[in-house]
Amino acid sequence: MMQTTTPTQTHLPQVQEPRNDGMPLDLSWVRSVQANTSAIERRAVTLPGRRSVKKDHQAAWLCKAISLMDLTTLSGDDTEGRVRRLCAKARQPVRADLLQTLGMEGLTTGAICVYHDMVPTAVDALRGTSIPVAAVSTGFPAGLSPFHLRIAEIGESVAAGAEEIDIVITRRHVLQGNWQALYDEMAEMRRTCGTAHVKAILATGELGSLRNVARASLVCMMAGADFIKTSTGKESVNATLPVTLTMIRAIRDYYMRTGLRVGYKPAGGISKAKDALVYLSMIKDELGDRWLQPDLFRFGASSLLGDIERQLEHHVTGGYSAGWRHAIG
Ligand SMILES: O=C[C@H](O)COP(=O)(O)O
Repeated sequence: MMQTTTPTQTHLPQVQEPRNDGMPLDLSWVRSVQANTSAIERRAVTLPGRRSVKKDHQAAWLCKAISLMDLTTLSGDDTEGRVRRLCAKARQPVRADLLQTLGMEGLTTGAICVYHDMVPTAVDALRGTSIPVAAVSTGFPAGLSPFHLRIAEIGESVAAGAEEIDIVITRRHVLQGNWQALYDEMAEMRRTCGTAHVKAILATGELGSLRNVARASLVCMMAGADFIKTSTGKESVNATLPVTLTMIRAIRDYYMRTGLRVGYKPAGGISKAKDALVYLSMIKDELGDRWLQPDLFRFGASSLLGDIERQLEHHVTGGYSAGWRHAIG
């Protein structure tokens, strides 16, 4: 159960974390991984009722959620103007007077997430801040362009200033149980990222079973993923609580066996403040406070910030504002 302590916000990990450099593919470990779907689904159903934070504590956790957010725009009609507005929102995600009342001046989002061709615009708009730019590369969202082009796209995103790269895996490798191919693809992408951190998007809604989700999570971590991420936001089913339980338990198992912490990013369809609190509570329960830092947890969300801002305004003023007053995020 989430404690009612006030979380802190920082872009820096509280301890220096060794990066996950991965390990050789251990096929016997991968094939031994199972997922008890009915038990996971039963547990997931109970989670929303377990949230206990109220009032000031709830406001503090919502500010925490903002600090852990990859504020995202991934639309075919993205323009430089839209990306610049989003970056302004990342710099100041909530109205200044509200932040002042909450004692949260200086709060920013965890990152901005854009398509490759918007990286230079976002880097320019975020100059002078410590907010990193994340690029979705590798033929997002299907990830089916020729492999050398996907690798080249990573290189270009890094050269343009992206500090984080969200790659998409080839779902076919998972559906066919071709773990070696998935490992090799992921390892090559990680190498190409260099010092940029890599988030592996599993597109869980297309993987067929929670067992596949668990095995794919493990293989990506073995190949050096810094984060595993649920979805592109473009699948018909995106982030869910059962998928989250499955992936964060894979992260825990990997940590127990290797001592290496891998981050988690639920993405797609998370648009309500109350849902964000459920995710944070789950991470606290299953992985502990260390995973509630921006180097180990992010929400991928294009519309969550607007609802959080409304809830914070209600907390401070006692009234809800109209949705149009929070048009971005
Ligand atoms: O990676 C982030 C997702 O694309 C965002 O999805 P969303 O638009 O459903 O929030």
